[in-house]
Amino acid sequence: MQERMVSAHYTGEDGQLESLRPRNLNEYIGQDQVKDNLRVFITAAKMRREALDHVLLYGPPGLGKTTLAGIIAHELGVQMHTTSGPAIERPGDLAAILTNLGEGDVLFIDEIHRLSRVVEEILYPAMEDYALDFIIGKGPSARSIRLDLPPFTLIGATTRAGLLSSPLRDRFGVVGHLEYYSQEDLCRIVRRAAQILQVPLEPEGAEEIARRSRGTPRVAGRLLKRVRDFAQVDGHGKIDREVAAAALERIQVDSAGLDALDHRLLLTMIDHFGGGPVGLETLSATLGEEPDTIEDVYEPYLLQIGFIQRTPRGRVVTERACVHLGRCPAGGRSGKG
Ligand SMILES: Nc1ncnc2c1ncn2[C@@H]1O[C@H](COP(=O)(O)OP(=O)(O)OP(=O)(O)O)[C@@H](O)[C@H]1O
Ligand SMILES: [Mg+2]
Repeated sequence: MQERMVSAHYTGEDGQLESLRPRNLNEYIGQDQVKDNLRVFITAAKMRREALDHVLLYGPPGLGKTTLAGIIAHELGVQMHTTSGPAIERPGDLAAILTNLGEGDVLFIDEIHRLSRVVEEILYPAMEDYALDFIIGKGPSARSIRLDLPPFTLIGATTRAGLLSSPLRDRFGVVGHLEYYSQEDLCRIVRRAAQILQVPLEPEGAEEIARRSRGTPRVAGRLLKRVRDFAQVDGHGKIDREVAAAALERIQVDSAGLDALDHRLLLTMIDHFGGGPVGLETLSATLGEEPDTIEDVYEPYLLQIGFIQRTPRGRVVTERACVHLGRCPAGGRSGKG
């Protein structure tokens, strides 16, 4: 798969956006419901001088799960230890991390759906009783010993909550579902980022960037940086609507935030499959992309903005997408939109 300007996934270049990460709940824009609940739970935990209950954050890539985990630790005034599901290979790895935690600390496990079963089993007593259970010896002389851990908060992040085993999911007391951001919130995010980067930005310029950011702060930050380049080289340094629109056309991000790959997917469905329904496997073979890539990378945003729908018989392109692209399936639509 080629690198996409509008990819919600982290790329190396995004490292430079680190300075844009909000540090506390007040700086974190949007996601009001999750934020308001967390504010209460954090305050209550601090009043009781207890560790905050374990938190599961889930939602599409680039919406601010890692950022929010950092903010929770910051608001609690504790240390955050970061790892990820695939990085913890053996139970011993996790035991080492857990025994290093300080009282009340946050352990952040990214991509928690990718923990192996054996590692997960270490986690259950750790989450429930703040304890590690070891089996020593083998056969009839084997015995189990228990090691106490300091109270801590596990924050798990995942883009695929459905892949979490139910015993693991049940052990999270707080579950925060992050949603795609509204145009209004994205505008605020773009304006805040421009301020930090010290880029002159007009309100209409911010709107234009926000509209094409696929509801995703990571994309918004990245588009802002590219538009800034065009504004500096071609324009007068200031980002207004014209400069933003022209720059985004140049990097092939259209008015709905779709790039060339989205166009290819939608046009293939329209031109080759009469708008659908078309099965995932067929689509995958035609486009030469893995089914997983189509499901995880292309589809979520297209579903979100109502450009495609999933039906039991496969995917269909909607009327709305046809209007946007100015293209309809020849001979009428075989699917409903
Ligand atoms: N609510 C927000 N307000 C302002 N900026 C935000 C917000 N949420 C995220 N960002 C910005 O978006 C970028 C991506 O956020 P983050 O890395 O936390 O996403 P993520 O959900 O952890 O993604 P992934 O699933 O890829 O791990 C960060 O650079 C951050 O500055
Ligand atoms: Mg993350």
